Amino acid sequence: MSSPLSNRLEDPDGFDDALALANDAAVTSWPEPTPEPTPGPTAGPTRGPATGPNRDPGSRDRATACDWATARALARRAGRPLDSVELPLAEAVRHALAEPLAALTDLPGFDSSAMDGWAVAGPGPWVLESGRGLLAGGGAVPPLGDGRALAIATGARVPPGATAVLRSEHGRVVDGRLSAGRAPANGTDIRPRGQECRSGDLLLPAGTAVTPAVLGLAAAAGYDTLRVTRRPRVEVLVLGAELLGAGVPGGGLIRDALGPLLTPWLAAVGADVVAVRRLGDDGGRLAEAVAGSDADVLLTTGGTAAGPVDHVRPLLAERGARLLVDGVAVRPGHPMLLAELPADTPGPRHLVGLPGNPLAAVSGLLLLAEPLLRGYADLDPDAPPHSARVTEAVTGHPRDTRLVPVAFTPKGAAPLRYHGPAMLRGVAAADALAVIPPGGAPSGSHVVLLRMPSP
Ligand SMILES: Nc1nc2c(c(=O)[nH]1)N[C@H]1C(S)=C(S)[C@@H](COP(=O)(O)OP(=O)(O)OC[C@H]3O[C@@H](n4cnc5c(N)ncnc54)[C@H](O)[C@@H]3O)O[C@H]1N2
Ligand code: MOO
Repeated sequence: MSSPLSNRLEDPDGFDDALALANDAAVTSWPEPTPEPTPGPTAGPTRGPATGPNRDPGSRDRATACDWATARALARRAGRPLDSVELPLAEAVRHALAEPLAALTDLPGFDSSAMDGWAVAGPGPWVLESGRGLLAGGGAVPPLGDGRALAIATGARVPPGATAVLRSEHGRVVDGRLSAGRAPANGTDIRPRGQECRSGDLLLPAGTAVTPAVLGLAAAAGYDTLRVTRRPRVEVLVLGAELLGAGVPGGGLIRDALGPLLTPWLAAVGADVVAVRRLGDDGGRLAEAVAGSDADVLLTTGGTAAGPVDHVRPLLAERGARLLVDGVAVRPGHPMLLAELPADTPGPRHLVGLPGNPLAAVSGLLLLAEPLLRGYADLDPDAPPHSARVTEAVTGHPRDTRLVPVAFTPKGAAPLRYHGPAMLRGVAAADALAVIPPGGAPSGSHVVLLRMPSP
C-alpha cells in the first residue's frame, strides 16, 4: 500500500487525504524570509488594454504574462497608502498607524511595587506599620520612616522613603516586627516611574500594524483613539450564471464558493468588503456595477478568460483601463489580471480580476489582491515569502510556476492532494501555497511559500 501522501501530485482528482494530514500537522520552523524581487524597468506594465474576446487565451497569456514575483511587486507598488482616520481603539486593530505612537504619560506613571509583600525603609528588621497596607489604585501615600515597613500589593504606589519591597515569601512577622533572611538591596522589586518610557517617548513608528498588543500598549500609554491609515473599501463582483447563493447544488448549477471565501480573506489582508454582488453573466450589469461603484478597489471573480461570456477584459478595454498585470505565468491562475482604471472618472482605482476556478482565484488573491490591498492599507506584505523543504518531489509545469497547496509538518511542507484548479479540498487544509519552479522541485528542496492569511 502506498503512503497516504504518495501520488498526490500525479493524481489530482484521486482520493483525498488532505484533511487527515492537516489534522496531524504541526507548524514547522521557518528559515529567513526570502526578499521579494523588485521588478526592473522592463518588468513594469507594458501593454494597454486587452484586445477583445476572441483570441486564444493560452497564447495571449504567454505573450503578456509576468512571473509570480513581478506580479506581487507590481500589485504592491500600485497600492498607495490611503488617507488617515481617527478610530476608537477597538476599531483600530488591523490598521496601520498613520502617525508615530508617542507616550502620553510616563510608564509606569509612579514608583510601584513589583510584588506583594512589604515596602521597607532601610536595612531590617523593621517595625511593621499597622493597618491594611497599600493597594493598587490607592491614592497618595504618606512617607515611610527609616526602619519601618508597610504591607504593599503588586501595582501599589511605593511610599516616599521606601528603599525596597520585600516579597511576602521572604519575610517573617513576629510581634509586630518584620525580619528577612537577607535584607533586600536598594530598589529591589520597585518599578521606578518612567522605567518603560517617559511621556513623549516614541513607542512605535508610523506604519506599524495595529495588533491586539499594540492596542494594549496604546491604552497603557493613555490613548482612547488612534490615527490610522484607512483600509481600502473593496467591492466583490462574482460573475457566472451557474452560481447559486445557497442550498445544495444540482441540475448543472454549482454553489458560489468564492463569495463566502473572499469576505473574511480580504478582511484578513487589510480590506473592508463593502459588498459582494453576484451578477450572473450579464455584461451590462457588470458594466453598470463597475461604473457605479464607490469602492477603492473592485475585485471580480470569473470571466477573465476568453469564453463567450467572459466580459472582464472587454469591459476594461472599453473603459480605457490599463492592464498592470495581464496574466501571470503560474498554474493555476494564469488568466488573473490587475487593471488600473482611468483616473479621470470617479470610483475605484484598481480592478483585480480573479479567475473563476476556485484554486486559481486563491492564487490571484495571494499574488495580486493581497499585496495591492496591503499597499493601500500601508501594511507590510502580510505573508513575506518564506521557504521550507518539500517533504516529497513535486512535479512542475514545463514552463510555468506551479502553486501547490501544502501543509506545515515537522518534516517540512507536505504537498496536499486535490490541488486541481477547480478544487478547494487541498487549499482548505493548506497553510500555504508552495511555489514550484518550472520543471519541479525535488524531495527535500527548498521552495518559497505564500502563506494563507491568518483568520
Ligand atoms: N480555451 C481556453 N479556455 C480556458 C483557459 C485557456 O487557457 N484556454 N484557461 C482556463 C483556466 S486555467 C481558467 S482558471 C479559466 C478562467 O476562466 P474565467 O476566469 O473566465 O472563469 P469562468 O469561466 O467564469 O469559470 C471557470 C470555472 O470556475 C467556476 N467558477 C466560476 N466562479 C465560481 C465561483 N464563484 N465559485 C465556484 N466556482 C466558480 C466556473 O463554473 C467554471 O467551471 O478558464 C479556463 N478556460
Ligand atoms: O490556470 Mo487556471 O487559472 O488553471 O485554473
